[in-house]
Amino acid sequence: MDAGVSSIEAALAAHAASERPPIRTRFASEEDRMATLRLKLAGIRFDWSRLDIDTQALALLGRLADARGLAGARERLAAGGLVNTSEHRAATHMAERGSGNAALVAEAAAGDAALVALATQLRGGAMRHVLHIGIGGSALGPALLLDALARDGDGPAVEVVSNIDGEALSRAMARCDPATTLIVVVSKTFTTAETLTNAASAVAWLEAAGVADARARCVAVTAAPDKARAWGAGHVLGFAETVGGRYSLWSAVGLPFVLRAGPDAWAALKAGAAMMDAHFLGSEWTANAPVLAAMADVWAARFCGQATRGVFAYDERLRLLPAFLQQLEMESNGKRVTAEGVAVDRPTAPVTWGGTGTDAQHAVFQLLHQGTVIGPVELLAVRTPGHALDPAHHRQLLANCLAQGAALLAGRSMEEALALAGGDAALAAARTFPGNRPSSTILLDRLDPHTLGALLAFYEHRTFAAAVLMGINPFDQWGVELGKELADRVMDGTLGDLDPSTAALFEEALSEQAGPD
Ligand SMILES: O=P(O)(O)OC[C@H]1O[C@](O)(CO)[C@@H](O)[C@@H]1O
Repeated sequence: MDAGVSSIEAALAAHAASERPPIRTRFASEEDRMATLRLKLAGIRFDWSRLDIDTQALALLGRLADARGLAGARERLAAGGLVNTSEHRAATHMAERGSGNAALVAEAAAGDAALVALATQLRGGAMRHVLHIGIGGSALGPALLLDALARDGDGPAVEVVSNIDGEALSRAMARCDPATTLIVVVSKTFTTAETLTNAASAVAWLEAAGVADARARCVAVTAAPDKARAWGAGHVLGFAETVGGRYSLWSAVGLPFVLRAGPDAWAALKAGAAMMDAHFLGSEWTANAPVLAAMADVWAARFCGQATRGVFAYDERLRLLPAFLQQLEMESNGKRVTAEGVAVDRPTAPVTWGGTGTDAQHAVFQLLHQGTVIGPVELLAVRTPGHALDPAHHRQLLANCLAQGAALLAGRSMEEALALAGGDAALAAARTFPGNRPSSTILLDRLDPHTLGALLAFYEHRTFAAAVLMGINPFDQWGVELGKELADRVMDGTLGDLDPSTAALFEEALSEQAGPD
């Protein structure tokens, strides 16, 4: 490792281990804290001031960004240079929304024109339902877009099916009429077992309902068009091999969203993302939202040893965001070797988890306030509601969002708890809150395609910047391979020297003799 990097990392580790004043007191002791740790852009307010980060850590992280070559990495990403070293390729999701390398942008725009033309034609046709079949990045992004922005769309209703469990497809098919259902098979590789199995069953369902040449009714979205054609898809929309699965919602993978919400919403989504791209590419570290967030993430996980990151959306429309972020962050940065293949000597990505507020307050927030696992909590809210019910709903929702961050920070002292507990020391101990627990807040002016596009691009760049700060490659995912290989072996019963537990479970669950006792 570069000597500069290791000495900066050592300084960060020493600072993290030092006695640091409580977060709350830093509002007074750090004159510029509010100005430094709050930003507003693209209709989004970011507030990192309640995080356990200070000016000294930020200065060191800025030096780390320089020593790790973040500026060059950022340029390489935008230019379509080599950023995915283990797979020897670029990562061109930014081109899909018109940012970066002009030749790549032109190529992506041609693909987008084909997508919009097909979507426009289909929106005017007879199909009333869409079965979107895909998994991982071929499902999570589109599902989030549809749920957040297009529940009342004027196009066909979309069911997103990902799980190999036939229960998922059966339930979705039960909500569709085969006579008016379009199947969209989304798979970058067009080899994913879950997707191909689900697609075959969906085709069989159309055939059973009397649809002649059912595959001709299917649209395939893929970076492997030859495979999709060989499968028999009636329409094939392609996208570049260099668009990673979890970064692919901007490509033709977004088709079902365009079908449901229309081309204008799609264009606005991309414009919002492009605005965030320009901000990421053009801003100094100290005013760069994705970079500041990445610095805070790396500080918490890598130097303060905080192994979790909670994300709570105080908006029902964003309920699928934590699942989307789990893939984006953990599949990208859950790595144990550097981009050069050397074992890392400090933690990489924390466990991303989360849910919706206020539900989560009544389920998991106990641990956040009084448990022994401490990690940053990100609270998201939208200033304007998406419903027309009594404004009291939204006021309570926002108040809860703000109050949780305040409670995590303030805590409740033993003295206060003793007074509340009438002097009962044991009860007072149970009612004491240590406080000083870190949280950040992201407040959207409104939830529309433009703002969500900017927010999702923010998360992508944040993940990328964190990877660069840690010296890892965020664009591969070799960790998913072994399980897939072994699943094939277990399917075939060729267990070989697998462990005795697997062998016993195979006999009980999958062998010919297996069945209810
Ligand atoms: O789009 P595909 O090729 O079917 O892959 C689906 C998902 O599977 C993964 O490769 C992991 O198994 C993800 O990275 C990807 O988003």
